[in-house]
Amino acid sequence: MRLVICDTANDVAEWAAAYVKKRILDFAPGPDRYFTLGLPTGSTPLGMYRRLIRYYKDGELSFKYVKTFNMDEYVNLPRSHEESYHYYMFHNFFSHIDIDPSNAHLLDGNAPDLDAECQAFERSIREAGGIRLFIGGIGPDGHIAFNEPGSSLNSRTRVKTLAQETIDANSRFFGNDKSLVPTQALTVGVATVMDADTVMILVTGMAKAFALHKAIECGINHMWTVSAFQNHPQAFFIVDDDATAELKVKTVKYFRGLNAVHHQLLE
Ligand SMILES: N[C@@H]1[C@@H](O)[C@H](O)[C@@H](COP(=O)(O)O)O[C@@H]1O
Repeated sequence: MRLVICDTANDVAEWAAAYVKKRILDFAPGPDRYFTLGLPTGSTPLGMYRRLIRYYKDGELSFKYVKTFNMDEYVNLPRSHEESYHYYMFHNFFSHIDIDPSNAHLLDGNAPDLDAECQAFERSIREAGGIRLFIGGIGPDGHIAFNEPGSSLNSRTRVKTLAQETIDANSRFFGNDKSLVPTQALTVGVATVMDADTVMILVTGMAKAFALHKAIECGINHMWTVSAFQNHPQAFFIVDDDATAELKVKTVKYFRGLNAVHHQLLE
């Protein structure tokens, strides 16, 4: 595992976007060779999306031959709802870049058969040749996508009922009215993300500090599903200084000392 410690949330966004750009450019995608990217929503990745849009607008990066797969979506929230992850992705990213919308895969939380929808999503990831780079965020309870505490670490895409902590955390997007937050979501499983060649998890702010400690300094545990990535051969956590508040000084010193090595990954 790599832990890249940046000073600020803005530096996390810059680092993550530079890494995505490098991976896509190094891959040299084309009509017979699509780069596959797993994507998150939430407030954490917004800066990264803004930077990627800037790369596109400056002619430094194209998404023409990129296929994306989003991690999750609420159940029973219309696509046009401003808090649906469909809306988020088109509003904050896809509408501003040259991706073909048919290559932007999102789970449909309004599908008549939700189980079939989840199976079809797994199938389309397989048909695309798997995911090269899966980017994720975490909840304060250490969930990845919507894999709430207690989710199987071997889980695949499925319907999940949200934990109260997630409903509380996400109510800020629904006018602080918890009753308006959907209670279920479709989510990729922990194993779906584990299958990706590289996993990059963005963690910013003090509210995620305890989850980061559980993720990297304690054992693998299904109550903190992001800890599963200790077993991934190429997992990165890109974090800001605030997110390290619950880590041991020794851990922080060691990984800060590796920053120059990590920087080479962007060159
Ligand atoms: N399902 C999403 C997660 O995929 C995301 O990582 C998390 C954190 O969001 P934020 O970045 O806004 O803290 O929110 C939701 O629960």
